Amino acid sequence: MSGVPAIAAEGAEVVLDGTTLLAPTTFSVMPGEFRCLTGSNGSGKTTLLRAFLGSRRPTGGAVLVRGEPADMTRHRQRRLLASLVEPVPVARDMTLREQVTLVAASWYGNTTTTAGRAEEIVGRLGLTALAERFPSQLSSGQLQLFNLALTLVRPADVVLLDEPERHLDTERVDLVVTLLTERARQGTAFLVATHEAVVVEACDGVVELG
Ligand SMILES: Nc1ncnc2c1ncn2[C@@H]1O[C@H](COP(=O)(O)OP(=O)(O)OP(=O)(O)O)[C@@H](O)[C@H]1O
Repeated sequence: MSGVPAIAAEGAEVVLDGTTLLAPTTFSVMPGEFRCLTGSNGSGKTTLLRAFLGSRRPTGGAVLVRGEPADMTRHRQRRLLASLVEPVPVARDMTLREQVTLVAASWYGNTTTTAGRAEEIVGRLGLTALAERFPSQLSSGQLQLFNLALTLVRPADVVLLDEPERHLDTERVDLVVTLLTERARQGTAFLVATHEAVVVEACDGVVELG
C-alpha cells in the first residue's frame, strides 16, 4: 500500500458570503479504505464531496487527490476518481444496458471485455431483468441502482458517494454495502456520505462533521 493517501483534506473550509458551509476539516483516506462521512443535516457532507469535484472551491485549507490539489479538469485525476454526488446525466432514449456499456467503453475502449464489465455491474446491482428498460420505466430505487452502476462500471482508485442508500430498501442497501466492501478490499478508496447505520457499521472508519 502506498503511503500517499488516496484523498485528503487539510483544514478544508468553505465559507460563502459569510456563511460557513464546511468548518475546517482534516482527514485522509488511504487506498483500500472505506470511510463514511457522517454528521447532521447541513453539517457540510455534500459540500466537502463537492470540494473534491471542484463544484465548491475551498476558501481555506486544501483538498488533495493523491497528494495533489483536487482538480477534476486534469485527465489523470478524472481517471482516478469516480463519484455519485451531482445528478448523473442519463439518456432518455437508451436502455440501461446500453448506457452502462457506453460508460464502460468510454473508459476501457470498445474491447471484448467491455460489455462483460457492464453486464457484471448490472448483475451485481440486481438490474439484469431491467437492462432493456429505459430510465423513465424505473422506480426511484431502481434509478438509484442504475446511477450506482454508471458510477461503479468505470475505473477508479477513489469513489465518492453521497447517500448511496437513497430510495433503497434494506435488501438493496445490503447489496450495495457488499459491493463497496468488496471493491475496497481490492484497493479502491471510498468516501461515502451517509445517514444509514448499516453503511456506517460496514465501513473502516468515520469522518464526523459538525
Ligand atoms: N448556496 C448556499 N448558500 C448558503 N448556504 C448554503 C448553500 N448551499 C448549502 N448551504 C448550507 O451549507 C451547509 C452545508 O450543506 P450540505 O449540503 O453540505 O450539508 P449536508 O451535511 O450534506 O446535509 P444533509 O445531511 O442534509 O444532506 C448547510 O447549512 C446549508 O444550508
